[in-house]
Amino acid sequence: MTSATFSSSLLGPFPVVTSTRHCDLGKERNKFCCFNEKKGQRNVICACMAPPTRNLGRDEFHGTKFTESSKYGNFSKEVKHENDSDVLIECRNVYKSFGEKHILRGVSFKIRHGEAVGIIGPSGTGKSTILKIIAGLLAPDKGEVYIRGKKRMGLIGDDEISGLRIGLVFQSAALFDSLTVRENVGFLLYENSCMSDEQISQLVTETLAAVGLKGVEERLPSELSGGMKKRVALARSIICDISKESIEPEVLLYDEPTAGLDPIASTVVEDLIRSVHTKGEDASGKQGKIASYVVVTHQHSTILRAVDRLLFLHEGKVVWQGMTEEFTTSTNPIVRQFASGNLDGPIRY
Ligand SMILES: Nc1ncnc2c1ncn2[C@@H]1O[C@H](COP(=O)(O)OP(=O)(O)OP(=O)(O)O)[C@@H](O)[C@H]1O
Repeated sequence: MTSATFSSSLLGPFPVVTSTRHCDLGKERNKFCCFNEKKGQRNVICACMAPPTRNLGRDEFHGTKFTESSKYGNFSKEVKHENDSDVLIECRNVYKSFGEKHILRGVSFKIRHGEAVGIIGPSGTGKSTILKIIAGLLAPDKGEVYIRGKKRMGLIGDDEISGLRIGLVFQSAALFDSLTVRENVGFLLYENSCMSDEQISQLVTETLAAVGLKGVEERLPSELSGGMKKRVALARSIICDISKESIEPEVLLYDEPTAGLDPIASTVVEDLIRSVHTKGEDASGKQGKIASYVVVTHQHSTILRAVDRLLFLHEGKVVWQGMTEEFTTSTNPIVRQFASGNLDGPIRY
């Protein structure tokens, strides 16, 4: 492999994968990736994983019922479920400040097995921040993140790696500029698996085909369009070590996956997000592993096409949640203003 430079511009330096097998990405990677020296292994902290609990089938996903209550009468919705056995991720009263800027001020929500959740809200309200906290790249100042019922302590660490994989697909695609598409997509496997280079290469080709890309394996990221880069990033997030006996389920976090794309390219990505979730199997035919996903987006088409349930973040809190179809019909003044783009209303710029 050649040396790697990393192109994440917005959301931080880590592609969300975890690596334990050393491969020669060159000195440049040290500038961008975080290493853990442990048990003689060199781990690139690019992903987060969490403790195993038990397997949950999609049949166990319970329906969602909403009841409205708030100071405006319909501001936030309380979600009622029969039990929490299907909760994969829970943020409980999470706070986060950057200096004097108090961004998150008590964010609470649950992501259940089988859910396709969108996080929306005005710019700067902390949507990307909450994704990074879930991914374990940022620690909350206060409050807790539970992964399959177990509290995560601070940032993601080696002790937590098993049971649930959490992948973050960056807005910028965050590909290594100096690695080929094949090396980018297979990065985790080259570093971390027992698979041969030939096996990885074959799997990369199959995974790229699954996201609609053929014959681009030897290209560099600079030779791809924005939409292709996003698809390569998606392929990198869904590829996994098929030599393992069992593959842990994964929750994928997408940060503005369709930002900057034309309407048709957006539709392609939106449908891919859906398909890798619902397809039920990976490129090798093993059982599906994308248990749930969370999409931060500003795009109406993405809201309508790629997610089922929405969380509306405003002034540091979840101020509304509901099913996608409730979004456009909601009488909530914040939601109405946001959906219509009206300058008048409770959201101030
Ligand atoms: N590492 C950081 N250091 C300082 N401030 C930060 C950091 N990360 C985020 N912020 C600030 O926190 C606020 C929330 O940022 P975040 O990216 O989470 O917002 P967002 O809701 O995703 O915005 P947008 O919709 O515009 O992408 C912004 O004011 C941002 O400048």
